[in-house]
Amino acid sequence: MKLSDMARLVHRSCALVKGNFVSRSNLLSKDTVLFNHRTFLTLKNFSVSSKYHSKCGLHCRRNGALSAGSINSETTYKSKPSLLPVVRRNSVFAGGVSLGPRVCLIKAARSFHSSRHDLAQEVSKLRVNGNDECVEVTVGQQVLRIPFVWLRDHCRSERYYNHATYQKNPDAELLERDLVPDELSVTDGNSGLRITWRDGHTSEFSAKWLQENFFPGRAGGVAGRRLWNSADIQSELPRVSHAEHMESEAGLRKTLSNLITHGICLVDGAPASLDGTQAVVERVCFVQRTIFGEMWSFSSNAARSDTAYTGIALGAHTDTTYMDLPAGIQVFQCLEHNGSGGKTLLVDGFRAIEELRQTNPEAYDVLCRAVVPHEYVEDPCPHSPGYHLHSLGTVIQAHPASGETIQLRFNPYDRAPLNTVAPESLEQFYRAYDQLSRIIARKEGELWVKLTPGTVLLVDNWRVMHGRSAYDGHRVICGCYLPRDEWISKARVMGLL
Ligand SMILES: C[N+](C)(C)CCCC[C@H](N)C(=O)O
Ligand SMILES: O=C(O)CCC(=O)C(=O)O
Repeated sequence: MKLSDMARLVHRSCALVKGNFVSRSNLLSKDTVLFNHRTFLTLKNFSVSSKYHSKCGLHCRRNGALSAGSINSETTYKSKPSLLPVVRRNSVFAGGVSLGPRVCLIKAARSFHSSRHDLAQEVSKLRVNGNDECVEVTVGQQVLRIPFVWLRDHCRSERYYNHATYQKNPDAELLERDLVPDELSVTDGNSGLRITWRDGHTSEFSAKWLQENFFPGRAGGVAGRRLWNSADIQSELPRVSHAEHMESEAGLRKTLSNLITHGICLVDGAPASLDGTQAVVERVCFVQRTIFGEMWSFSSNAARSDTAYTGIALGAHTDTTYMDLPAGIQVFQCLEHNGSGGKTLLVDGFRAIEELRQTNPEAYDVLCRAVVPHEYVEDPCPHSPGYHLHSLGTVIQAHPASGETIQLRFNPYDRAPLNTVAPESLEQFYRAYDQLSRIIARKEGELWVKLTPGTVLLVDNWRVMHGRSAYDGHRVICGCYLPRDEWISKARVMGLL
């Protein structure tokens, strides 16, 4: 069946079914019923002859037999107009229905055919479950079971939300309210949901908004990420010209997209200076001040209490792991080098995490849970008032709802005494850390670049690790950190996340 035929059919289809399940008898007493996954199983158990589909389905009487198929927008349902169900007319058609206890409303979405909206963003079905606690909204392929308390808490009407400031007007009585809707309906050509509550208040939500904001929501950037080994990226490094980056929105967008997709971006043709580097990064956001100041430069002069200020090689790591919120982006430009070595190493930490998750899920879990302290200790000296920073964080941070990787905190140089893992779990922790370290150290993951004056390198310090080979000669690297919240905010404002 074509979508337009399906639309006519669906337009006329609905049913009110009592009880949590559509029982065999009341199912058979209906001419037509739209049903959910559980009902489908019921059907199957009753071995109704039908075209079985594991998703939401349409079920109709057909020459005395029952048939079933998906009403999913992608499905081409093989049926003929003559097989259209005889639709049972009842109050549901009027647009809304009063819900009593243990009454299950199953209402068809209308006008599949007339939609100019993206089908994937339509509320294609609404269903209220038996215990009256949640509404089931199907958006494209996704079924969201949204508790009424959440919907009421997220009501965007003027009463509960200030659209001028984008802030909530908190509802202190939320839990005292009768959180059962009187009426539910689909609005605006299936793109939204309207709830009229028992106290008369009305809330409206667009399907798109529900999809983006209800559990698990979006961790952000995940869809656009491309995990890499060096071979995937070395022939065509993510880059943008200084002129594009500085002068056009499109250029800046490209810089940020590269950071979201690959976790790195080179800006070519920049002035080989601290100020020139600052101008590049300030297109993105303000510089993050840390114990190293705002814009900094370093060489092998042992000015600070860190191996970075030597010519020694450094394995892949992320920076500022000793801060509760590690720096968001690491920026480097090589201003001078008249010696050998000193190549920059880059490793995609999210690719390493993904590899660990797949090959050793137990180790992955351990590193998501075990809190690993990091620290930066520096005695007072002419360059420093003295510092002792100390942080508690996990090596891997995953999104609490979706499980998507959000952050890698990995710096074996800056680990503080491990007093956060119980003695009996130590062996398991060390094994897991070792597994990840070995994946990170694999040659195929290592991207080596020799930075030269005029190229600014931006690295997502929550994802991509950096390091360097040992060097000699005079080498000056300048750069800064950019705060995580602000660069991500810029990407959101530009519509990239
Ligand atoms: C970049 N800059 C040379 C200023 C500081 C380097 C600090 C390196 C330190 N181990 C850390 O992880 O933060
Ligand atoms: O010297 C370099 O190229 C990198 C130094 C480094 O790893 C750091 O500053 O964290």
